[in-house]
Amino acid sequence: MSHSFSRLDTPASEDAGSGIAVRNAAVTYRNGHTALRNASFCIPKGTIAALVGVNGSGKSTLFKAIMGFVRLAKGEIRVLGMPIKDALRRNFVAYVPQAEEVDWNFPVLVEDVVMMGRYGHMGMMRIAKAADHEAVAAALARVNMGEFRKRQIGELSGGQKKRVFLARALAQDGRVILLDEPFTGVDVKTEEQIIKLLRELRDEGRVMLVSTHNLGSVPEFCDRTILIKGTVLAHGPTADTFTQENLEKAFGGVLRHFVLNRPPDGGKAAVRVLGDDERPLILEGGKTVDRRAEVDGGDRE
Ligand SMILES: Nc1ncnc2c1ncn2[C@@H]1O[C@H](COP(=O)(O)OP(=O)(O)OP(=O)(O)O)[C@@H](O)[C@H]1O
Repeated sequence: MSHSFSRLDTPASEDAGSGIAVRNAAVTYRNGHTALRNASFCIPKGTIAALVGVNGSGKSTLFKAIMGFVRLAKGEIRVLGMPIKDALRRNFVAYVPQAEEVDWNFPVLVEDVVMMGRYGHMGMMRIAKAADHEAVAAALARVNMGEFRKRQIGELSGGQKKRVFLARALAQDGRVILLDEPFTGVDVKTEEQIIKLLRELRDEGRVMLVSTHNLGSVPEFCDRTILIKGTVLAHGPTADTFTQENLEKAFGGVLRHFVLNRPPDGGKAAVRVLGDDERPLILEGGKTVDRRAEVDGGDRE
């Protein structure tokens, strides 16, 4: 089948191994506000990368720039070794939106939402062929939403809606998938299903860029991390980037900050928990150790 999720072909180019490459990018909105300046990072293919930063740090702006919705004032973004315009034209970039961006009152069936992912593969008249219907069914099955295909999207739970939009990205056969807050309002079981799916997609050679406030889950499933605050503060393998020092730079006083096991002599604590939401992250000696923390009994700094 043409839409199969087998290993991906590689566009011929000198930097074809690159998934997303951003060089000195700047975005200035029409009101004159520069939301992103001098931003540079690159992620290879077959990667799950976290995009982490406080509210207003420029995560959505970066997504919009990769989607071609906002123009770069400076710099360059390349996707799969090609200019973004070419990657978008070839339907290589898929987007899974935040729930708030979608008008859920719009009467549309689950299967129609997923079929939208096929539009770029259809002709002008948007007439779905057998292969398009097969791609929609396969994508829905992959996120365990097949039985909901005739339901109105507005009737689904938050986690189910997320899975439908993931299915749309799968039906599109996006090689670069941007996920805006995929775990907000999602229960732990669905979060685990989504993470499992993202890992499979990574193993197929796709690139996922995931904006998230769930710091606790980042070391668990993201190979790379990009910390942003108006610019890229740090980027690279999560083990090197997701350090206490970098997180404090990115979040300042915004994080809840716990110190556990404070030594009796009042010296530096061995374990700290940082989080800007309900999920804990534990760092030991400035490095991540495990996400599941026993925060009970910890002193609040
Ligand atoms: N259309 C716009 N016009 C002008 N300024 C904007 C526009 N959209 C966003 N901004 C500003 O750009 C900055 C970055 O916003 P952006 O939406 O990229 O942040 P974010 O990191 O996605 O935040 P959040 O975590 O809240 O989603 C903010 O200061 C915001 O106010």
